[in-house]
Amino acid sequence: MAPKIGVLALQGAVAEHERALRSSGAEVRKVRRPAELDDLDGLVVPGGESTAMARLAAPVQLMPAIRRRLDEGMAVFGTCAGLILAADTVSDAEALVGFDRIGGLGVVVRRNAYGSQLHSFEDDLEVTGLDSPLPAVFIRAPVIEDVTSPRVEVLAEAGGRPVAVRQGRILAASFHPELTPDFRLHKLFTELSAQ
Ligand SMILES: NC(=O)CC[C@H](N)C(=O)O
Repeated sequence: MAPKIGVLALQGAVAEHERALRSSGAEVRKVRRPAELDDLDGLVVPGGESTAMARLAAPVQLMPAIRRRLDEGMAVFGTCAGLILAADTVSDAEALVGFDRIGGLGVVVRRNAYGSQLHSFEDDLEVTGLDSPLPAVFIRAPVIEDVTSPRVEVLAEAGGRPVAVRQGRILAASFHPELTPDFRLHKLFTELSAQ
């Protein structure tokens, strides 16, 4: 049976993820409230603006609900802003203070840390588990400054920094895998969700 995968649809790149997941064989739905998480095998937390998503999620307590479902075995794929929401620690968290995030991924991230000249850039990444380089688009991407859990596996690096990681049922990338026509990371996540 096709795994059921949600896309957090508060803000950000939602339709592109839906398309990538559908073409990977998943049954896909948008998620805006906790009850919509109930029977999901996986959830994509898209790129966009982490502060806006955390604020929009607060009135219905969606972030703690996602964390509960993660603890129950739902897989989570955080991309860019979604990585910021999944990280255990955000080193420049001022704009997020007072707002729940998901957490659970043992990394330290810094928002917008690739610097103004490198606001947005593209790279071809060697990714563990993929047999040829993956094109990756970085847009005001967070930097993974540190890995704090031995359970975190670094799947890809750019410029000597991790840019794709996995810890158990959490997959995360600092780039936007939905913006290139190569959907192999979505396929990997669809397979992880089905396990
Ligand atoms: N493309 C993105 O998701 C950018 C992330 C954004 N800079 C943030 O802090 O949330």
